[in-house]
Order: sequence, then C-alpha cells, then structure tokens
Amino acid sequence: MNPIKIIIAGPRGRMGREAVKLVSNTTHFELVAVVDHKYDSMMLSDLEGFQTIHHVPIYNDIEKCLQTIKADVLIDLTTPEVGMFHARTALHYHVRPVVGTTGFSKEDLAELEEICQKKELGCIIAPNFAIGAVLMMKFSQMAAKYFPDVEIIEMHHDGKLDAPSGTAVKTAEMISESRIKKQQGHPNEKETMNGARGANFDGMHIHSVRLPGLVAHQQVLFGSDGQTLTLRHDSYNRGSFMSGVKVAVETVMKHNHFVYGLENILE
Ligand SMILES: NC(=O)C1=CN([C@@H]2O[C@H](COP(=O)(O)OP(=O)(O)OC[C@H]3O[C@@H](n4cnc5c(N)ncnc54)[C@H](O)[C@@H]3O)[C@@H](O)[C@H]2O)C=CC1
Ligand SMILES: O=C(O)C1=N[C@H](C(=O)O)C[C@H](O)C1
Repeated sequence: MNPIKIIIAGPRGRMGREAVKLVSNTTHFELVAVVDHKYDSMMLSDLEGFQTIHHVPIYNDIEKCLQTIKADVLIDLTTPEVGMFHARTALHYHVRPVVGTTGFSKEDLAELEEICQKKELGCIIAPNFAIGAVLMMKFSQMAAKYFPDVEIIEMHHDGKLDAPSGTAVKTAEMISESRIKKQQGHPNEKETMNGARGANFDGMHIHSVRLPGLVAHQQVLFGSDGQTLTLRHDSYNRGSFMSGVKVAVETVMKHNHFVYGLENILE
C-alpha cells in the first residue's frame, strides 16, 4: 500500500512539531512538504530541531506547494485566518484537509462543507484531537439532558490566540443539542464589571482562563438542586492530541464529505 502523502502547515508551532514527529514516525505516512511563512525554498532539515527529517521542502505559498508537490492530505495547525485559506486552497487542489486550527466561524465551516459537497472530497475539522476531550464533550452532552444548568471553564496556556477555545465552543454546541433551552443565572443579573459572566452561548456561559504553565484543560460544571457534577479533561502535553491526528488522517482518505468534530469519526 502506498503511504499517505502529507503536507503540514505550521511545522514550527507547538502542535506542528508534534505532527512532524507523528508523520515521520508512522510507516504508512509520508511527509512530502511543509508550509511555513518563513524559510521559503529551504529544506526542513536545515532548521533547528528537524535535522533528521530529510527531503522535505519548505514553501511559503500554499498554492505553489500544491501545484508542485503531489499530496493526499494537508494537516493545518496554524491560525484561524491562515487555516481557513489553507483548507479552502487544499480542497481546490483536490487535497483533503485535516484541520486542528481553531477559531473558525460558522460561516467558515459552512463554506468548507459546501466545497466538500461540490468536490466530493473529505475534510475533517477537529477542535480537539484528544480522545479524552472528545469523551468529555460526549459525556457533557449526555449530562445536559438531566442537568440543563451548566457553565464551561476552559483553561489554556497564555500563547493561545482564540477565546473561547474551539473545544469550549464545540462542547457548548453539543450540549445545546440535548439540553432544554434555558437562559441561566438570575433573570435580572447585572455585570458590574464587563465580562464577569463570561461569553454567552445559547444561554450558557463560557469562561476562558489563560496562564503560563497550563496546556489545555476544561471543566464542564453542571448544577441542580443540592448537587453538582463536574466533568474535567486535562491535556498535559501536545502528544495527547496525536492519536487523534493519526485517526483523522487515516479516516479522511476514506471519506468524501465534510466532518466537524472527531466524535463523528471515532468508532
Ligand atoms: N485540534 C486540536 O486538538 C488542537 C488545536 N490547536 C490549535 O492549533 C493551532 C496551532 O496551535 P499551536 O501549535 O499551539 O500554535 P503555535 O503558535 O505554536 O503555532 C502556529 C504556527 O503557525 C505558523 N504560521 C503562522 N502563519 C502561517 C502561514 N501563513 N503559513 C504557515 N504557517 C504559519 C506559525 O509560524 C507557528 O509556527 C491553534 O489554532 C490552536 O488552537 C492546538 C492544540 C490542539
Ligand atoms: O490552543 C491550544 O492549545 C488548544 N486549542 C484547541 C482549542 O481551542 O480547543 C484544542 C486544545 O484545547 C488545545
């Protein structure tokens, strides 16, 4: 069987570095190029930390990369604006995107879904690749049927650009599907300081914490008469996301449609 040919966008990032390791160490994957906004025309092995990764050219321009290099899958781990441009461009060149980048809008997701339908191509957008985080989201969705009062607290490292996190948004979306519609807290509550109650998604509140020392953590707190239920997931390193990246790459090759959320492909 031919290996799956993969381009990684954002290889020097916290996630990108782990993804380079994963792809290089997986026998049925082949890293054929990387997309970075620096070091055009150099080889990945020229960069510090990548000396053992041979024959992988660096491109600044994704179009040029996709025109030159034959690839099956693009793994994007960059920033929301760049990630959306990359995913759209990859589909245009018949390359299947696996996107971990968060911060996409509803409109972005709808646009990608439409392109996938037209092109009959697979694309996976996964706000969180960690299996434990996906389970936390699913358990939250189950619990919300019985506990409609819920608040989400997501906690991340202070290098994170988007808030709330993609995971928190996805959790709230999944909860919304199972809980009765509800505006939480006192109907007359007032913030005496802006933002005190966090973001409001469909009546439930999301609080974003950013601190050095953290990686990626989330608590989903449910409250009811005389009891609370807390579901919590912690990622202590970026290795925690890699088994999900691997499954997503393998699965996207078998799909001809758009998928938003790893829970939709886990067996
Ligand atoms: N789905 C998941 O499980 C996870 C998703 N993430 C998301 O992945 C994204 C990346 O996260 P980190 O690696 O922590 O961020 P990071 O800031 O460490 O890495 C982002 C990388 O993108 C690169 N970049 C920026 N513009 C670019 C361009 N035009 N072309 C190519 N590369 C470009 C930067 O040079 C940087 O190396 C974020 O959106 C984050 O929320 C992070 C962890 C897990
Ligand atoms: O930026 C991060 O680090 C993470 N981003 C994703 C998100 O926004 O949910 C996934 C994970 O939480 C780590």
